[in-house]
Amino acid sequence: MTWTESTWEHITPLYDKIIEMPFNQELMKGTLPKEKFKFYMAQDAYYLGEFGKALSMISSRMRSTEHVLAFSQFASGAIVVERALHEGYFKTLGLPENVQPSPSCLLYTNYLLNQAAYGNIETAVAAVLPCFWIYKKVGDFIYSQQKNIPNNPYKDWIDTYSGEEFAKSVQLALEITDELAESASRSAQQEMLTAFEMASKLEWMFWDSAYRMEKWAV
Ligand SMILES: Cc1ncc(CO)c(N)n1
Repeated sequence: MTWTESTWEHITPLYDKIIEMPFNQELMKGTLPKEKFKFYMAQDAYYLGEFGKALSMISSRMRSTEHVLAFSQFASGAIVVERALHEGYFKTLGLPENVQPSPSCLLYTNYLLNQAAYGNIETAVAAVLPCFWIYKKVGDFIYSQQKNIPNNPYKDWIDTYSGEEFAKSVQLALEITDELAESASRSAQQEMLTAFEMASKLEWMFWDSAYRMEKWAV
């Protein structure tokens, strides 16, 4: 079994919880209140900018030039998606130019930046993998449930994450992670799993915080 296969088995209960979250269930049905999606979008714009920086940093730390190239393309991809969403949803929803990150958003982006800067390289790669893989799984699942939901206002979001272009990036990220895991020690593989699990929990927290429109307590 590859590292990614055994890791997915490990986090399946958490993935099931993510699918059941009200944010994702209501986005799927098109009933998610606009202001919650708007909050999510603004936080996600901040997230994607920081995620792009983390991917760039990982790119610069890679040993093989193939991996340098892949991660710099992932970094550009994150910024391009941010721009595309900016053009679309930002205009229609009237989102602000400068976003103050929520506590959960800041926790998640800083976790990724910290791993990218100071973690072992294979651990840093495992930490960013849920951003690809969980979104792909959630995007595909929601897309598969769209038959009886015409004119879902969240169609562009669903199309982005269930689409072919994103699928290619996810596939490549999975292959690179398995390649790094293969030459890693047992304890390094365990550290990768811990980072993957942590980032997956932070994905859950990001959706939860968006649904609650999380504020700073002070
Ligand atoms: C919080 C979050 N995680 C992952 C993605 C997809 O890269 C996204 N847009 N937002």
